Amino acid sequence: MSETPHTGLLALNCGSSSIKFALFTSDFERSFSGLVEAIGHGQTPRLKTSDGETMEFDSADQGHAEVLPRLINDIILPRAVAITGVGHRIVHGGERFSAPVTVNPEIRAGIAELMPFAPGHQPHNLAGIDAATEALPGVPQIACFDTAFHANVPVVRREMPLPRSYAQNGLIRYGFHGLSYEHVAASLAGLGLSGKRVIACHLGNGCSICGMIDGESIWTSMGFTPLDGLMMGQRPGRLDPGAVLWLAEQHGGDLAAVSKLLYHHSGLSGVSGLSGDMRTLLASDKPDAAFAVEMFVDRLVQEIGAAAASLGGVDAIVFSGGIGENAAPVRAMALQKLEWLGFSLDPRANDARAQRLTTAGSQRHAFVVTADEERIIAQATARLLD
Ligand SMILES: Nc1ncnc2c1ncn2[C@@H]1O[C@H](COP(=O)(O)OP(=O)(O)O)[C@@H](O)[C@H]1O
Ligand SMILES: CC(=O)OP(=O)(O)O
Ligand SMILES: [Mg+2]
Repeated sequence: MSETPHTGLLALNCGSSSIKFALFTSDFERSFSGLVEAIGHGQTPRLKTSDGETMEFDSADQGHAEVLPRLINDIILPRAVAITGVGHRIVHGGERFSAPVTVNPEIRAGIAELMPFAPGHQPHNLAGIDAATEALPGVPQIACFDTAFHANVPVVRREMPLPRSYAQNGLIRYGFHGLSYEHVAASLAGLGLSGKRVIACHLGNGCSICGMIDGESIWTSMGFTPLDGLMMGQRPGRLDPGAVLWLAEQHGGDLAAVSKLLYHHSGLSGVSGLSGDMRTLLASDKPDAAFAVEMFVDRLVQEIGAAAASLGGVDAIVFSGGIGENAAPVRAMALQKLEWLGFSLDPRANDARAQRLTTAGSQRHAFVVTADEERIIAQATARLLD
């Protein structure tokens, strides 16, 4: 454990299978941070902190709601004094929330109402609010929404080809991973990409793509729920809606069973029959593991094509998230398939995880930006506390 207690803001990022957390000083220095990964999906959650502590939680059945109080009380609070605000990633903001807000019981209820539209995330986000409220009574809790970044996507892309009355009732494409994309957008000037057409690929356990012009979202691969778009760790991504209807019939109308299949047993995990974890698949010599990775890359390249068409061309690609930052073979396979779009892979830069992955002579460039949803959450929290 580090010697000095840390003051300031706490950011909690509860994802589908992980909890990322960070304490920030008032000038947004990350003073202590960490990650609990492998939550749910029958695994034993593991903690890693920035000061080198590692820990396994007790048993395989520990979900976010069980992990969070222990994480806050035993790991974070002993390192912290005077936390002035806690910021939370909330995956679904629906039509109501398009900017960060301070949580009160009525706002909490509004967030809870959106549970059916992100059942693999929203309960974990609420568990974060509840655990932090309990551990830090009286400290403001700020909700920051993944959907907010996409609020200005053109309406012709926000709506779906259904009778428009459905859109009026909220059945639109919201898009997610917005806090990560906001951080990518803030990094573009440093990469010389101000004003450019950028395809940002957030490849974590959940995966999506955002097409941006000058840092504004104008297209995204996720839709009404975080099931759409790319193939993910446990989710299939884009599917023929007829397949979903057929599955519902096959399960005798048991929609909970179909939901479980689509949110927890599909994607890399379902296809490989081995794991939803890209590290495990890349290390495996099983043919089904290689097949799942091949399908992941194929889907990625298809959606990049859709993003490029929506942007009217592309100037750069940015990779982020656990896979985007670390899975060099996945980036290499994708960029090789995108040579026709003007991306010329530099294999050494890619293997070394350099910031730029393409050769000096490449017509267009690809970059890695480390995801930092926590920083965006801390900055929004500070703004609301002011
Ligand atoms: N060194 C690595 N090589 C390949 N994949 C990795 C590596 N490190 C992390 N990943 C993958 O990143 C994914 C998790 O991404 P992350 O962004 O941490 O998830 P979350 O969406 O839960 O925040 C997993 O598939 C994991 O296997
Ligand atoms: C929206 C989403 O898929 O989030 P995560 O990457 O945390 O699963
Ligand atoms: Mg993520």
